[in-house]
This record gives sequence, structure tokens and C-alpha cells, in this order.
Amino acid sequence: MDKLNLRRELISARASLTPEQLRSNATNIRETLLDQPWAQMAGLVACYWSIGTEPDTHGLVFALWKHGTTVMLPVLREDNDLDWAVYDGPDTLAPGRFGVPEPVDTRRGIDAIRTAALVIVPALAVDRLSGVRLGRGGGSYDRALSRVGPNVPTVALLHEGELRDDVPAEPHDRPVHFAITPVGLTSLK
Ligand SMILES: Nc1nc2c(c(=O)[nH]1)N(C=O)[C@@H](CNc1ccc(C(=O)N[C@@H](CCC(=O)O)C(=O)O)cc1)CN2
Ligand SMILES: Nc1ncnc2c1ncn2[C@@H]1O[C@H](COP(=O)(O)OP(=O)(O)OP(=O)(O)O)[C@@H](O)[C@H]1O
Repeated sequence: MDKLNLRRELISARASLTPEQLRSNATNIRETLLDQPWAQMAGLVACYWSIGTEPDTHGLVFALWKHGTTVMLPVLREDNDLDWAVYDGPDTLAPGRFGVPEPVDTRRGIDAIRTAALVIVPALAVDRLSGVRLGRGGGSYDRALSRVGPNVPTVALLHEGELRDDVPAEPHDRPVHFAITPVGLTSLK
């Protein structure tokens, strides 16, 4: 299946998740992530502020922040590349392009992601063999992940059934090291 049709299929499957399923998925994913030593040790984490039916990260971002971890969130630029700004509590976000809440804090630039000790990314699906992810199609995370060093763990958060063996890969696609679903953690590559 091509990327466009696979995206459509995955978005419509997400639309059928109930609020209870979304809540329980978020809890399981958060607990799995926070159980990882490399997550507990990371002082600076790049994450995303979930919208709609994405695996919910609000509780995760809040827990990391409460724990004293610095959390950077993406700020979408006009060219679809990602700038980064620090989360400083629930009252410090404002809607950006496409209505995604973004930190109002100072922008640290597109290279700020190079300083993260852990990178958590959104995805509609991840290939269980290659670790290649399917995103929204803007190429934002392909660019952002190309700046991340090879020893920094990268992890995509998924709902059940989104770790697949049929994700189309193009040369610019950047694989992730781990996927977390409500069932647990999978190491990739
Ligand atoms: N939570 C979150 N933040 C993110 C991303 C993401 O995928 N998820 N991005 C990842 O690159 C960047 C923002 N890019 C985005 C691109 C398109 C749409 C969007 O809502 N597009 C369609 C809706 C499609 C859908 O429902 O899935 C629209 O505008 O209607 C949102 C964010 C940075 N921040
Ligand atoms: N490093 C890059 N610089 C500029 N454009 C890029 C880069 N990487 C990918 N793109 C462009 O982004 C577009 C979308 O790519 P693709 O369909 O693979 O997105 P995606 O991986 O699903 O989305 P995302 O990376 O935002 O999650 C493609 O047209 C591609 O040419």
C-alpha cells in the first residue's frame, strides 16, 4: 500500500478508538516509557504535545516536567521544519499552525534537538523490521531525526496494530530505535 492510502487507513482506525481506550493506552505507554533507565536518566527530552487521537503525551510530558526533566516540544515552521521550545507547565502552550499547542517560550532553533538525550516522536505506524516510521507527510520529523546522533534513543509512540511489516520506506525516511505500544516496548533495527 502506498503512504497516502496507508495514512488514510491508520487515521480512520484511530478514529474508532473510544475515549476509554485512548486513556488506557496513554497510561500504559507512559508507564512503559518511564520504566526505561534511559528515560529516567535523560535530563533533556524532546517530546511532542499530542492532538486528537494520537497516543496521548500530556500526562507523560507533565510527569517528566514534574520530575525535573527539561522537555522540549516542536514548533512547526513555515517550511515544515521543526523549531524547539521548552515546556514550562500547562499554562505555557498556545495554538500554532494546524492548531497544535506549542510552547510560548523562546525558540531554541532547529538544531536544539541535537542536545536532547532522548527523542520521543509521533507516528501513524512504524515498520517492525526497519524501524521506519510513517508520519503526517510533511517530512518534519525526517528532517529533525536526521540531526539526532546515533547513540541517542529515539522512540515512537503507537496504538495497537500500528507496529507493522508493510510501511513503505524512502531514502529520506529516518528509522527509530524503539516503538512503544500499549502492550510494551519493542527494540527495532
Ligand atoms: N502532536 C503533534 N505535534 C506535532 C506533529 C505531530 O504529528 N503531532 N508534527 C509532525 O510533523 C508537527 C506538526 N505538524 C502537523 C501537520 C499536520 C497536522 C494536521 O492536523 N493535519 C490535518 C489533520 C490530519 C489528521 O487528522 O491527522 C489538518 O490540518 O486537518 C498537524 C500537525 C510538529 N508537532
Ligand atoms: N531532509 C529533508 N529536507 C527537506 N525535505 C524533506 C526531507 N526529508 C523529507 N523531506 C520531504 O518531506 C516530504 C514528506 O515525506 P514523508 O512522506 O516521508 O513524510 P513522513 O515521514 O510521513 O512525515 P514526517 O517526517 O513529518 O513525520 C517528502 O516530499 C520529502 O521530500
